[in-house]
Amino acid sequence: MSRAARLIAIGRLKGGPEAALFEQHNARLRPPFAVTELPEARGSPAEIRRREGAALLATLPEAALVVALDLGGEAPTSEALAALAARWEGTGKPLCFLIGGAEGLDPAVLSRADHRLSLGPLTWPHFLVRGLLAEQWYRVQAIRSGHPYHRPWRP
Ligand SMILES: C[S@@+](CC[C@H](N)C(=O)[O-])C[C@H]1O[C@@H](n2cnc3c(N)ncnc32)[C@H](O)[C@@H]1O
Repeated sequence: MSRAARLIAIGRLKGGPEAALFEQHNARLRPPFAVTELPEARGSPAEIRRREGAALLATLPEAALVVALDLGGEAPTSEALAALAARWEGTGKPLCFLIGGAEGLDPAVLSRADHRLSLGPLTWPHFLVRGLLAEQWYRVQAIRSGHPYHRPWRP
């Protein structure tokens, strides 16, 4: 994986265990995620989603391959995610992961997404999702390079 994937997320992660979890895994990525944080919006839940959604879409580079982290998306195995990663990389487009805020992602963002990625049916706090995604992306890199970090054995 040559070019850094971008992680564009709502909210400023100022420290604490969620930041430490993300940093621990992001530092192991080759290359690490290039992170862009966008401020949380104000208003009604629908206004928040719309404003944050507009900001997320405005931050995307041209021709981005957009992967929205979304509970309603596809929940692949780690091996299947590694295969998707190879496919995404093969497009040559800048890969951008989007993580919503407490109110979730606006429908406009989900419509723009090339892929909706679920980390399972449980709802996770958005700051924790950053660390979960960074760990999973490291696992994907380990699978693709044959590194023993990933132990695929299952009963
Ligand atoms: C607290 S959740 C938002 C909950 C909102 N009710 C929804 O359904 O999207 C904040 C963000 O974290 C991410 N997220 C939370 N749980 C997730 C999961 N299981 N899979 C993928 N992304 C998740 C999504 O990007 C979501 O927009």
